[in-house]
Amino acid sequence: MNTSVAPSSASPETNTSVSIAVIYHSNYGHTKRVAEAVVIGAQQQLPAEQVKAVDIHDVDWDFVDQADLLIFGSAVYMGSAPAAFKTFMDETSKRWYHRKWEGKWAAGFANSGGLSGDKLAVLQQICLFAMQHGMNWIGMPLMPTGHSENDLNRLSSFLGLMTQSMNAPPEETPGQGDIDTAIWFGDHLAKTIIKHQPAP
Ligand SMILES: Cc1cc2nc3c(=O)[nH]c(=O)nc-3n(C[C@H](O)[C@H](O)[C@H](O)COP(=O)(O)O)c2cc1C
Repeated sequence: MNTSVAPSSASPETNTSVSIAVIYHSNYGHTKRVAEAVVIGAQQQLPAEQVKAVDIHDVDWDFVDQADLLIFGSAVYMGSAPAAFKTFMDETSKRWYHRKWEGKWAAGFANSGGLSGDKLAVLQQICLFAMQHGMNWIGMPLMPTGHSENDLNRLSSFLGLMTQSMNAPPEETPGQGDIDTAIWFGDHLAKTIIKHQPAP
């Protein structure tokens, strides 16, 4: 099964300086693949250099601090974000105290092995983190097209993006429907912040 993420042929025509950081945690590569799909979706609306995937183990803080939208993604470990993701959250404490991210846009995604797998708990954890920072949350408005592997939003998640991976390499799983949903989500988030950017 080939579920590789194909680059979009669409070239962004929007003349805007807004930028997006997709900050993810992934030990085994599945959540990373979802993050890359979200980036591809956002790059359908914005020049490539304005959208970056950021590994939480190697954070480009300058890029993150200037970005208009922070999209946080994590795997699920025993019903919550892994300790490394929580370490990243704690590392933002000075930014939280000084309200450095207040007014930025935020969104989230969670990947795990179970169909539910308690991904909602991680999305809620990420959303609450963004609310603590005073950010503005953007959800996932896409109605499910169905519940098979190739459907969009097949897990019926609305707080953010949910994807599910099997015990197989990240090139094979999550399946095509989840990857297409991640591309859709990135595209939607970019369109949303472009639409709502302040007048010059
Ligand atoms: C310690 C541990 C705990 C996990 N807990 C859950 C869980 O609560 N729910 C679930 O659906 N999957 C759980 N999983 C499966 C991971 O979420 C899944 O393997 C995911 O794809 C890992 O993402 P990554 O490949 O980006 O690291 C767990 C995996 C590990 C190693």
